[in-house]
Amino acid sequence: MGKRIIYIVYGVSGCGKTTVGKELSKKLAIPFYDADDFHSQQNKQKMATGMPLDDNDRKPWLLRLAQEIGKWHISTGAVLACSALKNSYRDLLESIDSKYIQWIYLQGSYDLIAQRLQKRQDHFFDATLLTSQFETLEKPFRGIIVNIEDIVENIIDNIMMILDGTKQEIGLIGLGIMGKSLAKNLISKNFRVSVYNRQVKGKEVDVAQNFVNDHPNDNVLGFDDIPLFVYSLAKPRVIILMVNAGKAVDAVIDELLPYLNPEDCLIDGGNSHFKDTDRRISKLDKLGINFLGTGISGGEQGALKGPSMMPGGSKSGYELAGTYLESIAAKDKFGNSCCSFLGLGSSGHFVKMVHNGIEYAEMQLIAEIYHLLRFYVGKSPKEIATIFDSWCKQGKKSYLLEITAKILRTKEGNEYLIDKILDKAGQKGTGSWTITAALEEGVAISNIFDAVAARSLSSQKMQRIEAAKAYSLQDSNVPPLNINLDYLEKSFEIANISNHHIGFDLIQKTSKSNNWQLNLSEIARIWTNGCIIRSELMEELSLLFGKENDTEILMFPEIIDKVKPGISALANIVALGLLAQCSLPVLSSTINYVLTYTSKNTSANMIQAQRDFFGAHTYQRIDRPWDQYFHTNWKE
Ligand SMILES: NC(=O)C1=CN([C@@H]2O[C@H](COP(=O)(O)OP(=O)(O)OC[C@H]3O[C@@H](n4cnc5c(N)ncnc54)[C@H](OP(=O)(O)O)[C@@H]3O)[C@@H](O)[C@H]2O)C=CC1
Ligand SMILES: O=C(CO)[C@H](O)[C@H](O)COP(=O)(O)O
Repeated sequence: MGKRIIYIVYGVSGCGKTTVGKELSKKLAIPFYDADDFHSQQNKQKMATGMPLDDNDRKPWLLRLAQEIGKWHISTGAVLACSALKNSYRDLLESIDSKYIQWIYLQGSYDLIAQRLQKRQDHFFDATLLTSQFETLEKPFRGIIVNIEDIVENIIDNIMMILDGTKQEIGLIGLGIMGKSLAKNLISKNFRVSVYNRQVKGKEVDVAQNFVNDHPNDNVLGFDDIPLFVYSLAKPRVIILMVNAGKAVDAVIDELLPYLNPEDCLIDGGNSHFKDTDRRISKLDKLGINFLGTGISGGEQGALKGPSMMPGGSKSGYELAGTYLESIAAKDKFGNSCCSFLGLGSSGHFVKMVHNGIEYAEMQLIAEIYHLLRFYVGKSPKEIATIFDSWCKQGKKSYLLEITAKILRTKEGNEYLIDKILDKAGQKGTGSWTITAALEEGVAISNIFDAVAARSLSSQKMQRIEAAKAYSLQDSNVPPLNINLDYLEKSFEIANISNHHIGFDLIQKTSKSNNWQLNLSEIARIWTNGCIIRSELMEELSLLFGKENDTEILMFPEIIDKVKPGISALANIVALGLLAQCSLPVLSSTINYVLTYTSKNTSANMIQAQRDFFGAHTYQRIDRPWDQYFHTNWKE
């Protein structure tokens, strides 16, 4: 069961605690209690005779109220009207975590209250006690202070307005790996945060409350109840969804909708498919609710210390929520946030999807180079780690290369941990979505395709064991390869450049098709820190795109200078590796891509001839204008 807020309306007798408290409880849809109803009979009689209560009379009464507050806190929440004139009384009432108590002091002058008391009928309190009440009243007042000179309706409006200002600034749903880290990150930036996690009986119980218990000194409230979670947030509300992509996102949105208002802003921070994001935007747009499809990269640690964030969708939503996102994101080397509004529609999630496509290909590239060095060249994991570290020092630093070196040095006892890990790679879909999107856009996505295919083939472990037996290629007596490590380093560099070239090409072309007007330099910049594909290359790309947004990466003169001298080195490595029966999906894909991309004349004339032969699809001619099409009556 989650914990609820207790609103204590306090002040001297006659200030309007009961009236205001009752109205407030109606507004908040929670029960109202009058502290006077919890007095013992003895106390009531004493007051009725005009005798003031002393602290001995009050203590058991306050302790009883404290007990009730504890119960209301874990059930319905409550509004309590109670004089609570002294700080010691207030301390006694704070029997629960003080961040769950909202004190509301009703402030009025002696004359005003005396006037009101004189008009009162059938109340056991004697107006002559007012003086003693004012003498007892202690400062400092806790919580919010509200002037009572106005009519009750306006007092309530005023309280609601102030409460909104003191409510939590941002909500987060889903305290899984990413959600927990993002919530901690928000708290560390001193934002007032509400967190929600569903209860799954016997499995996921009190997740939000446990999170709050782990942060006793922070301004965070925990909920397992959607209406109360939403209610805890200041309007217009900003809510981050960190739940699994797919049905869970729709389910959470549907649960939230009855409690949201126009102008509220939902941020989907998961790896949602961009087409789902488009669908959600159009659904929420009709209700005036802002939606930001926001790619977040950096894994658990990134989310905690500063991820790269790729928001897209509602511009007015970003105006509301951007401050929070920019504050928790990583910083680039100039101290600027690695988060900026990318564009309309699903552009944020699209860019994150391509980020992951690039991530897949870079991971596969590094993995296959490791595999070549380890099993075909004969290097130890430690030696390979040293090679990767040296590449990092020579301008090819990337997060994935750095962590691979660390992985290679990790031992379990005397043995390398990498040797214990089964060679079956998982995937959640963003790689294959990138391929589909590229094919729909007509972008040659070969290296990312081969990286995804490598994961798919890897998952067929039993089949591969059978096939290895049938073909026994790796059993043949091949001596260790003598490869040139400088060539290998160059091959890594070219494959990485080509990988980014293809990814950014896909972003650029899709941006044009959707009129997103994406700024490639800014995308590269927010990828320079916090995300999984951060690298020195990314820094360079941000600068290059800054000069020219429309140029393809392989056509920047600075990139040509790097790639051109290394093409034969890449061909050499791929040829040697393949001859030694080592599969090199991304490296081979790269050499084919680069050779085709840089060929003035390709074999495609034959494809056109074949198409025209069997299907009269027509072809263009090199000796005629290219807007003319021809057909030949080929002879079978
Ligand atoms: N892990 C990573 O490195 C990264 C993940 N992402 C993306 O972030 C999103 C979250 O990932 P991650 O934190 O790893 O996932 P987890 O599985 O660790 O957490 C998922 C969260 O969603 C909640 N949830 C699931 N289904 C529902 C539902 N129907 N209603 C309400 N809540 C639900 C879970 O609640 P419960 O605890 O009750 O199950 C849990 O709090 C995914 O889209 C993922 O692809 C993005 C970048 C990096
Ligand atoms: O988005 C990410 C990093 O940027 C996640 O780590 C992603 O979920 C990894 O994808 P997969 O499980 O398919 O390898």
